[in-house]
Amino acid sequence: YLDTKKPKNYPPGPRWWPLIGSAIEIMEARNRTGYLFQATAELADKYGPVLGLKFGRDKLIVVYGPEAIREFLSSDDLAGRPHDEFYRMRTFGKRRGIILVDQNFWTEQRRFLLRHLREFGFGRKSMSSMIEEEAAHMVEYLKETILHHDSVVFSIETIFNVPVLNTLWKIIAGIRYHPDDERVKHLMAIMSKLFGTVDMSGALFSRFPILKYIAPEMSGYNLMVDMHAQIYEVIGKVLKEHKASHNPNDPRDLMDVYLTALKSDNPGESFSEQQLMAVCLDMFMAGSETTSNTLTFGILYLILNPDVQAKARDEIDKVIGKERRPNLDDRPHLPYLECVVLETLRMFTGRVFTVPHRALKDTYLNGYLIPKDCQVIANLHGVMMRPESGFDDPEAFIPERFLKDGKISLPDNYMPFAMGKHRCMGETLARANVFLFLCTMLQNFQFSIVPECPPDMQMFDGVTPAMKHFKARVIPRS
Ligand code: HEM
Repeated sequence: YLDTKKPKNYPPGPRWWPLIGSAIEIMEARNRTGYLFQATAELADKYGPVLGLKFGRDKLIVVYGPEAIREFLSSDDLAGRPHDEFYRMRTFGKRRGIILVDQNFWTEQRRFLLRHLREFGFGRKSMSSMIEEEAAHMVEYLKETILHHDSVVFSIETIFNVPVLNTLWKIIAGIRYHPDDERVKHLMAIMSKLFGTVDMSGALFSRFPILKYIAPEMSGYNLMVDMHAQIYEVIGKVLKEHKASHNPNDPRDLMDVYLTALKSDNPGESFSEQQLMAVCLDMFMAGSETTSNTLTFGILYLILNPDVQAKARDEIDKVIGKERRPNLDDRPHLPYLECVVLETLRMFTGRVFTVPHRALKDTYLNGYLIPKDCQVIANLHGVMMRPESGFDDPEAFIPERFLKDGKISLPDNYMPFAMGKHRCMGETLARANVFLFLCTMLQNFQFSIVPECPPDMQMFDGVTPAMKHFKARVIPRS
């Protein structure tokens, strides 16, 4: 605990103090810039692209800049996942006891999931119709709310939550919720609160375990326990129903396929009911907030850039018209809208960092020693949003930047879903969701700023820095 001595050739970074490690300089930079991702960018300017930090008892490396990030994400030695308190609880919850997810387990689970997700939703046809349906429900819901008015002001930061969650839950467990379902709204609210309390460097109670006992509320520990208890209750109930009605010859969703694998003669070492619940939880945490926040950002940039909104709408009117539902086959014919999606993902602050990785053994990155079990995260924001990123005028929303001679072309530094062994598993679904929801919204509504309440560009810092309250006027198109 009191060892503040850096290992030889550990990456440079702020001075380590007893107990608190590098916290002082980090906090100063965070207070100055407002966000952890900006603080680490500032410190990387000072110390270099591989930043050596220490919090409490844990060492943490932040990687910054395209070359170092590419080296990091391609490294097998750095492809572990953390097994500190925060991530262990994330996986199995307090009530279930703590079981570590072995690295080999994740490889097997990931392979299985990617293969079977395709059958229930990542295959283009089924994915398209499922999202189309959800987007149509959303249009209906908004139109009902607007009925008898010319327009209505909506709080945009929450309207996509339930429809996006539905696309995910349908694939996993065949469930969908009504947008006003109090239970799911409550669940999403707890998750947002939790994501605002912890950040990608982990929870405070992981770094300083004593906080679990002396400050369970402030450190986010109570929220964490509460959220896991509630999500596991929901998943546990659905699992019980699936087990009771399971027919291996008629799989309805991912949960059914997983149960079939579990009952097979040789399911693989990593398969268990607990692991299935963990997988559902991971999908919920990784897929719902990120996608709905991206859509919120999309609407934000469309109201801040009415010319972009008009251009995308014109393209939709020309290609699809106002009657037919958009589907994923329209994508190649709507290159401008596709560029709006790509630009939204580039500027989306919710994925400023990767999920933390862990060094599986002592290894080297950019010539520096990364000791075994050290956590490593990449600051993806810098790769796409800083002046040295290679994107012209990176702070401006310019969808055309991806169009070259009418064709979409992505620069090497474009990596909103990261790269390598842990590249996002939900990229296909996320991109399809953002595309079809935006397309359907623009086909049916016009969005504009509410002058008395313009968007506050400040965000909540946290795991996925998200917009503060943000309203838009929604006008149905005749
Ligand atoms: C716009 C939405 C999304 C963005 C920007 C995003 C971005 C990311 C990023 C940056 C990572 C970290 C990769 C790393 O640590 O190296 C990641 C991992 C992951 N994402 Fe997404 N994601 C999104 C939506 C989704 C969805 C919809 C799902 C679920 C189907 C999902 C499931 C996952 C999983 C399971 C991982 C961990 C992969 C692994 O460790 O092997 N994500 N995502």
